[in-house]
Amino acid sequence: MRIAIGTTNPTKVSAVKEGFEGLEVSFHPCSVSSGVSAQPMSDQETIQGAINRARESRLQKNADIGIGLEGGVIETDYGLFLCNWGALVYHMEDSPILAGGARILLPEDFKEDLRKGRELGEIMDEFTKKNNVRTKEGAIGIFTNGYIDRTEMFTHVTRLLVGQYSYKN
Ligand SMILES: O=P(O)(O)OP(=O)(O)OP(=O)(O)OC[C@H]1O[C@@H](n2cnc3c(O)ncnc32)[C@H](O)[C@@H]1O
Ligand SMILES: [Mg+2]
Repeated sequence: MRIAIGTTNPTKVSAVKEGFEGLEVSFHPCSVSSGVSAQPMSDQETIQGAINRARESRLQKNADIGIGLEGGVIETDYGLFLCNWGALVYHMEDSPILAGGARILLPEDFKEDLRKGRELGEIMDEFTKKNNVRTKEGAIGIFTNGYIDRTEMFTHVTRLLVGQYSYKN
């Protein structure tokens, strides 16, 4: 089976490869548009981004399955949460399979920067004085002190997608 991945971010690509471990598949990462803002600010928008990535990558790569992974943030009464969503699309099935990832609180003062239109990736680099946190441990890796990094979190999301696909087929 051909698996298209709607990103070239190495963290997400590794996560998808790990998520499909043990299955006979080939992987085809490609850069696609998420079709939503660069920094999604709700579950709704983040889910839509994941679905768009999955659909577009499947078409672009003429694959059996398309996987889309998207990161966002949501404002709640308890603070600003990091949110993560995944979508799996396949032929003969209109509605995508969805799965959510882990959520943790982000520093409150990130809100103002995000409202100004800055992306979390950029804010994280400034906050940590590192380069490309988003393609490495991610915000989740930084704020859990490496206990759970972005690859592990998205691997879990991918396993949830693959497991649901397996249940249905
Ligand atoms: O190349 P793509 O696939 O777009 O990968 P990305 O890192 O930009 O990831 P998303 O578009 O899914 O994430 C939306 C925004 O949130 C940022 N983001 C999300 N989760 C993050 C994390 O764990 N660490 C750092 N930045 C994160 C990311 O950099 C973007 O600015
Ligand atoms: Mg992005």
